[in-house]
Amino acid sequence: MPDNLPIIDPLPYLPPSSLLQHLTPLSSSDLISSREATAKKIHAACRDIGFFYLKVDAYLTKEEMKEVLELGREFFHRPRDEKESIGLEKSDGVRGYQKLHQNITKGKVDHHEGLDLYAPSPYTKSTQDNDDPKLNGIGERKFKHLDGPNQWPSQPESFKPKLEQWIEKMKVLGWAVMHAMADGLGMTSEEWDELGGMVNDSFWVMRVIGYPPLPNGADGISCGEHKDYGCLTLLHADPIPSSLQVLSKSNQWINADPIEGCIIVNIGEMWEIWTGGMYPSTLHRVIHKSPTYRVSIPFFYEPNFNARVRLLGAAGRKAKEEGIEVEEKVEVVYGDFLLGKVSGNFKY
Ligand SMILES: O=C(O)CCC(=O)C(=O)O
Ligand SMILES: [Fe+2]
Repeated sequence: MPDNLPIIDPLPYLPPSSLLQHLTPLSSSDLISSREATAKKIHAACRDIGFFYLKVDAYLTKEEMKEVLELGREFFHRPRDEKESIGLEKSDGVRGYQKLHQNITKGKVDHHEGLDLYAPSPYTKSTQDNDDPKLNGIGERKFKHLDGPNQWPSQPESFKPKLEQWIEKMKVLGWAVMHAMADGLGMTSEEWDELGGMVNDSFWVMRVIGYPPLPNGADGISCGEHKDYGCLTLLHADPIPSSLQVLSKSNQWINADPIEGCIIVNIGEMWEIWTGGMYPSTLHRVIHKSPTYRVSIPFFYEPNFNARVRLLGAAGRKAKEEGIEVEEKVEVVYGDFLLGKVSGNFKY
């Protein structure tokens, strides 16, 4: 694995109307060749590393990128009671605020606080944000996992509208990256329709995470090593070096430091199944030692809740073409897989 992660420009896959500046539309042959270049680069990055930078400066302004992180920081600096009034256990056990040390990775507590927001309930789509919770007798919790309302902070006031805008933008970006990946695998348009049909109602998750510096003497991990569960993670984080680290194929932890005008993308376990392991879901972790408070906002662009994920024909063909051995893994329904994961994540 190279020491630096590639930078990929998704521009030819983004809807022209979503771009900051009106660009002269490309002729269809230029569009095809620029898509080919992006798709080729994305295939190599997914195959070799599983992590890359996505250049987003034609799509997101510097101000909006800064603003969402600042809103996160303001929220984490609100009084503790206010934050705890929207604790996870007040909803479905997964949506809401989690205090320091409430998150667990592989059985170990993490050193961060966070706010988790999900796509609307997959069971009762009508669930409104900040509904009056109705009791249904699941212990302390009011809803079964994933069936509750999101709990948005009331302060800062612009938190909800700005982060909702962010979610919409990340969904467009997620779709564009999926399309480029489909082309990178050499999919026919029917195959892309099928793959697109598995993510077009993405059961997305957005986490706003706050990392206080690690205290002296802590065993040194802010977020333990893990693979992400789903499809694509679109990570936006404070520009603090040496915090996010990625495990290379040669077993070295390398820094994935933020680059201005870019977000960091990594692939989750569903892509490992779709490609029989040709696209690895890479282990990563956070060790945040610098004295500032670090904020990160991973947006998880996930498959639809009911998507049945199994080896894609195009991935099998591509692997054969490149002499890569793939292993057909057991089919999973994304929502079931996710439920299995979230149940062990928190300590109430
Ligand atoms: O905060 C970060 O940089 C990464 C967080 C992360 O890996 C995750 O939430 O899955
Ligand atoms: Fe992660």
